Amino acid sequence: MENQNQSHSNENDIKTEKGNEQEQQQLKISEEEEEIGTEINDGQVTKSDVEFIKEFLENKPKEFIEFLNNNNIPLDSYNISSIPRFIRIKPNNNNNNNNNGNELISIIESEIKTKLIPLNWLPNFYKLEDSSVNISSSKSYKSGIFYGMDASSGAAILALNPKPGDNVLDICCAPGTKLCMISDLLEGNGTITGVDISESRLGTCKTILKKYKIPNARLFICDGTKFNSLAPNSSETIPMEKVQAKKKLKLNNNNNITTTTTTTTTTSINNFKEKEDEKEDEKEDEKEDEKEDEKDNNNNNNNNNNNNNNNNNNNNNNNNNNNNNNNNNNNNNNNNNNNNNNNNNSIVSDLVEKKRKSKRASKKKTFDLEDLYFCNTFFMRYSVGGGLYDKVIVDAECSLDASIRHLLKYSKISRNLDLEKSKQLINLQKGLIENGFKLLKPGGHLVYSTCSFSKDQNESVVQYLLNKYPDTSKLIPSFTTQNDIIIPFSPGFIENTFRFYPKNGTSGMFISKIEKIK
Ligand SMILES: C[S@@+](CC[C@H](N)C(=O)[O-])C[C@H]1O[C@@H](n2cnc3c(N)ncnc32)[C@H](O)[C@@H]1O
Repeated sequence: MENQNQSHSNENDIKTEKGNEQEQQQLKISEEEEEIGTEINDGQVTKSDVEFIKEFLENKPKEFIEFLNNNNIPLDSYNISSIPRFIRIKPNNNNNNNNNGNELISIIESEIKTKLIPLNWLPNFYKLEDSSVNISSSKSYKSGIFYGMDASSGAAILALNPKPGDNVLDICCAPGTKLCMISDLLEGNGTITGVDISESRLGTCKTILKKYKIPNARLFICDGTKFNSLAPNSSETIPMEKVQAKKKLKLNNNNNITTTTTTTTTTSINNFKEKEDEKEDEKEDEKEDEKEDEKDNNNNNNNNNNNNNNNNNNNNNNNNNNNNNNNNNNNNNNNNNNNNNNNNNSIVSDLVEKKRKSKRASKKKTFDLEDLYFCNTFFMRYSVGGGLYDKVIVDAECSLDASIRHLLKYSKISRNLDLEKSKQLINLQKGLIENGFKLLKPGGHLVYSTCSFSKDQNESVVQYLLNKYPDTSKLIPSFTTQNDIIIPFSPGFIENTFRFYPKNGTSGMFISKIEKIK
């Protein structure tokens, strides 16, 4: 099985955009990351994938069966005859109601050499008739017209229902597929704030943001249980060409920042050292300070000159009145002027120093726990303070047992299934959902999703939040069903929670939606 896994990971090599070499280096995703970030892979289903999954499901490993039993997950949840694969066409390219839309679909079909079957319950999503085709070499894929995304992930965003003008917070955002869909639904009006703890996964997210030209988005590298920047204020936005909002962080030791326990992530976050940027910032600060000093000095000199001029005038008058006293007066006046100038200078430099100190302190404060990693387009560097978020999605780190693509690399997810790891995950998930809820506006909606079927990581986490905030939180339906449109979900273990099972034709997913009562 190990060998098979090896071959899967080779076949699923990341095929992200080809930027310049430096960029690529930065975005290179480790094997660990690649395993999780399958949505940005081509997603091509190979013959060996099909064979592997068939064999896996026929002879489920013992610990997997135990996990399913412990979590009341029906054994038939994974009954599949093929591995489904979907794409999403970005809506501005996809006007399905007219000929141009149909024309585009035909073009894509001919490029990727399979038929696209539209999903009537999920706009802009298509199932690939043949899952084994390659999509990443097609022209339309390369130019960002469509991307691979599982329908169950799309369902989470359908539940979130972002609307133009919303400020959306995406906690656990990397590699960024959901973020991409959120952006489309905002139609360029509104903002997205993505938070993730993994720098390398955020690197992929950054590529996606760039490729799909996602506007008004910022990415923070931060522990989502601690993140506390408010939504950006639209009045803080400035034109794109003026923005230089890019922050590259460095780890100062070999900590594994993707570790998911709350305690270790916190330590890891505190271990980020902004070496290069710190230096750059200091230089920038110094330059700014110098400029300000220069300005202040000029002002002082002007004031002093004015004083001197006035004094000279007075002296001239005195000259006219009493020549004998002139020299004395002159001397006294000059002394007084010098004293005044010295006093003025020291007051000014105290003020300048105070201003500098508070400026530095405020920067430090902003970056104690979180760092703006990348900012696409409009936000001012370090801008904070617009208010709570209209919509929050917490697509939490989980044991990944529901996802077919992750089952393909079973040997790597099997380590998530033991009790100790589960406990760590559950603690993390509780921290993530609670923090997301704190950052949500009254009247706003939070979607909590995972690609696990574990009750402890799903319904129990949601119940934890409901119990902790009984007066302000309530579960509401994730989907509004329309007449003849059937969304392929099954009910979860508590009312208004939903599960997408592979047996119903998508990858596995848990979805719930919570309203913050006003
Ligand atoms: C299921 S993936 C998210 C997928 C993503 N929403 C998407 O649609 O592309 C879970 C993410 O949680 C991140 N993560 C793990 N622990 C975290 C923490 N404490 N704070 C923030 N993100 C965390 C992982 O790095 C990973 O990127």
